[in-house]
Amino acid sequence: STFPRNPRWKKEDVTYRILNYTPDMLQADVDEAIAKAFQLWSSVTPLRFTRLYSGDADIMISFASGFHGDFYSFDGPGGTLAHAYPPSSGIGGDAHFDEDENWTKFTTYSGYNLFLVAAHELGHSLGLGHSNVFGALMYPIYTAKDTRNYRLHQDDIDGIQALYG
Ligand SMILES: O=C1CC=C(NS(=O)(=O)c2ccc(-c3ccccc3)cc2)CC1=O
Ligand SMILES: [Ca+2]
Ligand SMILES: [Zn+2]
Repeated sequence: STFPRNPRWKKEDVTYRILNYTPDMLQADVDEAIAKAFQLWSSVTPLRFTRLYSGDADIMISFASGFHGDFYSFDGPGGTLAHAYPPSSGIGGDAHFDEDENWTKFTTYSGYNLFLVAAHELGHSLGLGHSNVFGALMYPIYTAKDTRNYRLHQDDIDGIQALYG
């Protein structure tokens, strides 16, 4: 579905930085999950994502548990898995992942697939809200899916192209 032009990045070159890592996964697997999540969105928009290794990036990605310095403390295992802020300066665009979850690169029922959750949260970081279409990435309910050749749902493409098309 199309969205009104919510807050969006006013540029095509958006930077990101991975501030820390979860002990649940190999760092290379975290890097790959995040990079693939960005690729989903860049493949259907003019957006280009550049990874920074220091300094202030538009989208700062971190793992944290409980209170972690913003108004939305995490809640231990289960419940909230992650949250992300819509585009703006400062905390805008940032994505936080609850370290009390079990993060994995696999599609298992004993943990959460980091690529899938990151792809959803980065949708928010780019300005998307939730979709009411079951099966869309931006649908508010997480369902474990085979992510090997994951493709965006048309509703996700329509939503992001309404913002950046
Ligand atoms: O907008 C919100 C507010 C509530 C949230 N709850 S959550 O952390 O349990 C969560 C729920 C579903 C997802 C998700 C949905 C579809 C695909 C992948 C992940 C991610 C996080 C997270 C979120 O993104
Ligand atoms: Ca949690
Ligand atoms: Zn969401």
